[in-house]
Amino acid sequence: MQLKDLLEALHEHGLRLERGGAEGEISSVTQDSRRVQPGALFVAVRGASFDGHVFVDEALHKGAAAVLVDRGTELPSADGRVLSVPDTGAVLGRLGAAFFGNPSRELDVVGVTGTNGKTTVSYLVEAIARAAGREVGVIGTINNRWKGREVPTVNTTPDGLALHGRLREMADDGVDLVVMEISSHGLALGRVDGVAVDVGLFTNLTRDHLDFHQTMEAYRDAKRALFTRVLPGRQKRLGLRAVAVINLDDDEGRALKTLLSVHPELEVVGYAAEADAAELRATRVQMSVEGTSLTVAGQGANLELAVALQGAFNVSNVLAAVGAARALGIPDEAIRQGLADLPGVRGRLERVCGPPGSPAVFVDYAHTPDALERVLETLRPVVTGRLHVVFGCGGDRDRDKRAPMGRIASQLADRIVMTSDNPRSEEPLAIIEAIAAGVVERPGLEVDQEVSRERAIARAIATAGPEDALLIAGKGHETYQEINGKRRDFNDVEIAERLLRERSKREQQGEE
Ligand SMILES: CC(=O)N[C@H]1[C@@H](OP(=O)(O)OP(=O)(O)OC[C@H]2O[C@@H](n3ccc(=O)[nH]c3=O)[C@H](O)[C@@H]2O)O[C@H](CO)[C@@H](O)[C@@H]1O[C@H](C)C(=O)N[C@@H](C)C(=O)N[C@H](CCC(=O)O)C(=O)O
Ligand SMILES: Nc1ncnc2c1ncn2[C@@H]1O[C@H](COP(=O)(O)OP(=O)(O)OP(=O)(O)O)[C@@H](O)[C@H]1O
Ligand SMILES: N[C@H](CCC[C@H](N)C(=O)O)C(=O)O
Ligand SMILES: [Mg+2]
Repeated sequence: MQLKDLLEALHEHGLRLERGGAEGEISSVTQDSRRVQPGALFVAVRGASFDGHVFVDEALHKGAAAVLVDRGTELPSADGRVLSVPDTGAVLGRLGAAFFGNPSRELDVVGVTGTNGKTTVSYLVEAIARAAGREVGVIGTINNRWKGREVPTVNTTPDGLALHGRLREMADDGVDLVVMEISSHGLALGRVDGVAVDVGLFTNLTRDHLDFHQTMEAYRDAKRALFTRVLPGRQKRLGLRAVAVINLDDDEGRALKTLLSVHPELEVVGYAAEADAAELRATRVQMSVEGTSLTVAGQGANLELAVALQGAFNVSNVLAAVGAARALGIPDEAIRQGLADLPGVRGRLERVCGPPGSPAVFVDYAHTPDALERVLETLRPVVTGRLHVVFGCGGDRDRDKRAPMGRIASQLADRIVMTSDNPRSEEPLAIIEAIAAGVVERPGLEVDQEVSRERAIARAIATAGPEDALLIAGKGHETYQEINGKRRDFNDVEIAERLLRERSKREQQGEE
């Protein structure tokens, strides 16, 4: 891209030339000095561990065509062109959109936000879109995937440069629809600025991430920004109307619907598994160990569906996906087929295979009080024996969710083993103590703790009977555990599988 075009595109966002001429080309753009190639624009961003401004000299020495800094910072001593904006971190989304030629405008984009259910809904919409013959890309917690490729990711919602770069790759590879999870961090930090969203979807709002947002109001406002900030900026190739698909069983969903009624250009589709007045409602819900069947009523249709997911919360997720699919103009038959094709979602109530006589073991990503409550409530009625739960809470994250999670587990399970999630830089035992502070003792409840997650799972599996169920919560699909800043391989599903085999072997030897 020509530098002068970039300067023009971002003029209204405060981009100015501080030193050097406006002629010449920018061949790539990065915020990581380690990735600077000759001709690149290096953007210095202040982060949690580093201030990117200390790397501007290094970037110029490596041949960067220009560096972009916060206005007012000292100019680098190395020769080279310098650009400035008031806040580099806040402009990444706009910069990415301009540099990569606004790829979201070439794509239909479904953006999913909410505390829980984003990943699940994105899988549901992906499966439906596939069945409809759409070329679909997904950007989310588990990975980025499109056209048979799977790329691992660090963040659920990548930073503005990475995000627009990925959208550009997808568009160039022939993707026509992208489903993306939009985290509250992504919204608050402007990572999705410049993304034109056609269908914005809101699942629910309960407590999480207050380490970052501080208050529930700030967290809520970040989520609201998906609808008030992203949608009005759309400009699409297919002329899709913008639609907000909103969960009306949720207090914030109802508030959002009222707020959005002042935007006549936005069509609001409410869905509800419980509330009556919604455009899409679930009726005739039947749950079994294989999954859930339901009829979705509304918008002039009665759609009979079956999906291999359990739990009332997944009825809500299915409604959300149906709302998005219909907004995209996907026929009902493809909706039915897509949901029927989905085998399940990795690490979301994923049943762990065990030899005959094993307790039923499930791995789930519940890492908020609301999710833990819903998952335990889902398992409770299907367990004939006792319900065990092994879980912890992440370190360096919202501390005030720990005690509520302890309380919920103690109220809904028969045996709890508190353990480590990803302690990160925190003392594992201190996190467990914070969870234990919420535990409410009652007759019949067994409370145990074990810092080592593997030993905690082993203990639960060794003591669970064949009629019992065990929920291993919090890490879902994750393939690592981060302790003391170091990541080592760790996979709840693989560990539980091995421990179930060992348990069965021990029992067979005992019988001989
Ligand atoms: C708190 C936070 O959001 N941190 C994000 C931030 O990292 P950071 O602030 O630690 O960055 P840093 O390491 O201090 O570096 C600052 C700058 O110096 C640069 N640098 C650094 C070293 C060097 O040698 N050269 C150099 O240029 C870096 O590239 C960066 O631009 O910028 C990184 C690059 O964009 C992100 O990957 C990182 O997310 C971290 C991994 C993270 O854990 N974020 C969580 C809180 C998060 O965002 N989660 C949400 C929600 C998840 C959900 O609920 O689903 C998400 O969307 O992922
Ligand atoms: N609609 C829902 N309401 C409440 N809890 C849910 C819902 N859907 C899923 N869950 C629970 O939340 C957990 C996380 O679900 P999922 O990964 O779909 O959400 P997410 O919003 O993508 O989470 P994250 O922000 O951590 O990526 C699931 O494992 C399940 O326990
Ligand atoms: N997106 C969430 C994931 C939490 C998963 C849990 N295993 C943890 O590490 O706390 C977060 O970054 O807060
Ligand atoms: Mg997710």
